[in-house]
Amino acid sequence: MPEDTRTLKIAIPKGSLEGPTIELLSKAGFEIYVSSRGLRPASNDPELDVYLIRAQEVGRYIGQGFIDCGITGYDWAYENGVELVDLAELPYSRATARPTKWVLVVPEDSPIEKPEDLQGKRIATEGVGITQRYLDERGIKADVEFSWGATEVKVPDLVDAIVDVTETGSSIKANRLRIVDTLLTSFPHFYASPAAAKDDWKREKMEQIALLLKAALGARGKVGLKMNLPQSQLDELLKLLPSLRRPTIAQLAEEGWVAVETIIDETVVRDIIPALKRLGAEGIIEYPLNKIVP
Ligand SMILES: Nc1ncnc2c1ncn2[C@@H]1O[C@H](COP(=O)(O)OP(=O)(O)OP(=O)(O)O)[C@@H](O)[C@H]1O
Ligand SMILES: O=P(O)(O)OC[C@H]1O[C@H](OP(=O)(O)OP(=O)(O)O)[C@H](O)[C@@H]1O
Ligand SMILES: [Mg+2]
Repeated sequence: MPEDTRTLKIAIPKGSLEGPTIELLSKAGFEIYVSSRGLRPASNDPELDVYLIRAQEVGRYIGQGFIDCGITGYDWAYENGVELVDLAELPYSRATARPTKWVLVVPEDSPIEKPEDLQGKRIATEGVGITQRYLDERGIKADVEFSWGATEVKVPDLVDAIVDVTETGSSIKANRLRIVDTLLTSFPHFYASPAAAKDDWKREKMEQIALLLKAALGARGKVGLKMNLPQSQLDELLKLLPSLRRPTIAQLAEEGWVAVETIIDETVVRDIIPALKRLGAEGIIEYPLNKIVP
């Protein structure tokens, strides 16, 4: 009889990070199939038991050991204040590769210029813990109230300032707001519960996932480039190719020609391909990459 398959309970953040997280897992080799209302998605890995949980709550359930591991923002892990094992920082966001920032924000024409001006004022935020700790560290006494979202609309009529998340900055601009200070920057992390990290099978499985997630992020924005080139032009080519990654050079069966293969940033391809043509390169192939394992 086959042995029972062991499973790892893994949480994926429902909300802002859901789409980019599922895309990243797919690049890492784990397909997650989310149905319209289902919160227990299937996957192509029978060893995974997947839960869709709000980003704010992922840390709590991992910390309590009900879930073995999961992805959520550093911000919410910090807000929850629970003990988690940090397996990897994953530098992606909702719309960009920039970190999310928690910022203290006021209307453009507000008299509040520095954090100390908040003394005795009212602040609304989804991150009450993040805000309270920030004020405590500076000895500022202000009234911090929990906001369920759409926080930008509350200044200046309902509160004096807000602490909110910003990524691209477009919400701040659209609402004519001004940043006074940054409290925290945050990327998603892959976290484990201390109990799961002590289980050999789970630990190994989670480390495998962490490696593949990092490899998928490492390949982001990079492509492979391959071509044939007259050997006499090799020195010129090496000057042209970004020096970060050394190209592989192989002798072709045809005398006087070499094959060159390298990995470069996708953004430089459009400048480099015409230059390669001018050097006499032939059979130039550009191909996408799923993973780069350092
Ligand atoms: N532009 C963004 N807006 C909000 N959160 C973002 C953004 N980019 C990344 N995040 C990250 O997504 C995670 C979840 O964000 P948040 O707590 O705002 O919940 P949400 O999924 O956006 O749901 P809601 O619609 O209720 O706000 C956080 O860790 C946050 O840092
Ligand atoms: O800097 P930006 O790229 O504009 O992103 C910031 C916006 O995204 C978040 O809102 P969300 O969509 O999560 O809705 P919410 O306000 O209800 O939390 C956040 O609260 C800001 O409103
Ligand atoms: Mg949000």
